[in-house]
Amino acid sequence: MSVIGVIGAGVMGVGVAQNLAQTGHDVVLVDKEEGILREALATIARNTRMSRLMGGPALDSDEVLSRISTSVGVAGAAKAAVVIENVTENWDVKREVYEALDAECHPDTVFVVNTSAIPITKVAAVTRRPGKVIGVHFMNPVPAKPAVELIPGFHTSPETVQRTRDLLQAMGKKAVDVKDSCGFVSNRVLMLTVNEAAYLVHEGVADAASVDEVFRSCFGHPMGPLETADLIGVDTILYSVEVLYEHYADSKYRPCPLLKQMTDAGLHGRKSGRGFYTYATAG
Ligand SMILES: NC(=O)c1ccc[n+]([C@@H]2O[C@H](COP(=O)([O-])OP(=O)(O)OC[C@H]3O[C@@H](n4cnc5c(N)ncnc54)[C@H](O)[C@@H]3O)[C@@H](O)[C@H]2O)c1
Repeated sequence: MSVIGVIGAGVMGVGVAQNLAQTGHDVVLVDKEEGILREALATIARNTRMSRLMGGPALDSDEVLSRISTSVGVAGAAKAAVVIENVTENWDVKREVYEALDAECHPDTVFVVNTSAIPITKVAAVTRRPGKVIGVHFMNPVPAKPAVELIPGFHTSPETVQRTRDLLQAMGKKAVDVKDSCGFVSNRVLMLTVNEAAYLVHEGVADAASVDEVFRSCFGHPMGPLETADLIGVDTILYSVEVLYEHYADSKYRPCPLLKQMTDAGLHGRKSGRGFYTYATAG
């Protein structure tokens, strides 16, 4: 089986790489710095060792890690048959990565876009292979979540859809078919909720714990919106709301200033050790 390129070794790239490796795929994990890749492998080692304890399958950590190689720079993914991209939710960052991938990879390589909100057709347009670009909105944490949104772009070919379905099935994921629209289904709704929950804290209506308590105790949700923000990444929430705001030019997506301040201050949630809540260790 040929190697799968996973670009971006943050919250999502780590989960996608682990999920692929634990389902028997060889992976090359790519980021822009050696230190990030080292930390990513350490996270995967920790998560695979803890898998059983956290309600997942029993995993052989060494075996999973043996299927993952790493590379600084996208040239490391040049031989991949499929690339799953998970870089920062910022159009300039994504555009640069796709232009580089398009130049490095074989014309038959499929590009899977993992984005919270950016339209797939917009990504495909910066490549010379729009038929081979498709969106898969993975959920976090990737190995634990059974389903994804599958989003063909305007030009995505039926063959690309089928190859992606086959890969998702091999990863143990159910695909929910969704049309290409900024934010898709999940984040048209979720980002509004999280942004409005941040406004409640910003305006002093309730503190974060009380906002989340309403959702957990009154609605029976397993997590409140601000716990969810910390899990996703407060910076990623802000960037996603900004993408929605810019795309729809609709004031209902106006980003909460508190999200901006927290992002500037490095309060990015679990991954930085502090967000709406404080965590003993990052990760
Ligand atoms: N966090 C979530 O819950 C979640 C869920 C679904 C989808 N997404 C989407 O997945 C993508 C990644 O999100 P994340 O939460 O993992 O973000 P993150 O900030 O945790 O990680 C992004 C990674 O991309 C890397 N990166 C940036 N520029 C790069 C480049 N030029 N080359 C290689 N690597 C580069 C960064 O160094 C970082 O490690 C985003 O588009 C996000 O919207 C996130």
